[in-house]
Amino acid sequence: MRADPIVPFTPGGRERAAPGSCLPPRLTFVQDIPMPRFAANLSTLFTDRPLEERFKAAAACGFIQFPYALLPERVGDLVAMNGLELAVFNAPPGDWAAGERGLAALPGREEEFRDSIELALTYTDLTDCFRLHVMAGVVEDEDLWPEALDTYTANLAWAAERCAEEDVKVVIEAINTGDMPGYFLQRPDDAVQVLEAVDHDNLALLYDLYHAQIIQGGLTDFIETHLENIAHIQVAQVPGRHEPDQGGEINWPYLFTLLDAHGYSGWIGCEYLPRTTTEAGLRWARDFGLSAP
Ligand SMILES: O=C(O)C(=O)[C@H](O)CO
Ligand SMILES: [Mg+2]
Repeated sequence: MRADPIVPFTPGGRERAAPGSCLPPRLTFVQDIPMPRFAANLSTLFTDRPLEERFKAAAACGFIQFPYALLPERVGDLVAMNGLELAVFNAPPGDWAAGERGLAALPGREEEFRDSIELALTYTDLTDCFRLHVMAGVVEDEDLWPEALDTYTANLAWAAERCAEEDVKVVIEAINTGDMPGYFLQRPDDAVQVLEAVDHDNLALLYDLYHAQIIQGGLTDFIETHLENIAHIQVAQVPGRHEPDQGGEINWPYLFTLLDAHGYSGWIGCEYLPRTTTEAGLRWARDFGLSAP
């Protein structure tokens, strides 16, 4: 990763936590495992700039939700020009303005779902991105859930297979229904069941600690039980979905050290809503030895 001075999340040079400083007693500290790698979500951070300019602002932090406002070639150029690595983005979610939040669990939309994956793959190809979040969709009527579940698992099986051909891992994320009413995949434990039902090694979890804390809790147990199936992590403090700092109920030093101690080597996506400006809010990063401005 490059060490651009304006880059807030450069992991180089950070101090290791003292052995045992905030580790749970049952863990052994291992010196050689990498510290978490942080990635910036360009849909929630640097939003005072147009999308194209956020790439530069976040250089070397790569993470973006929906790049579809730009052509795939342009996204590829912006990623390359700014020396970024794109950690993950979402497949097209359907008609977002009309309230849609993904297509995968929507019966009757299978053809559109497959087209959306093909479109997403043109972006992953031109940006060298290897993870794609496939959103389930909103299914308000509980009577429709059995059919939605069948559709969801069949669509995910197809997507996992198709994306495997392009070396792109499909991830699914449980999202709390306070933030996204009616969202079909609500609890991390449900996501694990879906993973087991689909049973494809190209399907993994995106574990969003903000949603998980709100809807299920038990962050430590979940991480310790399911880390091998977690391909991406996202963070924001509860309540408020703000910076992962000390202003809320999640203990970040503990969790980051826990992930580190278990050898998590994936990205941690900073998907939060800055309390003021992105730059001012990056003070939290200094607490983790990162070069925040
Ligand atoms: O809402 C979230 O937490 C997400 O990560 C989705 O990808 C986009 O809304
Ligand atoms: Mg998320």
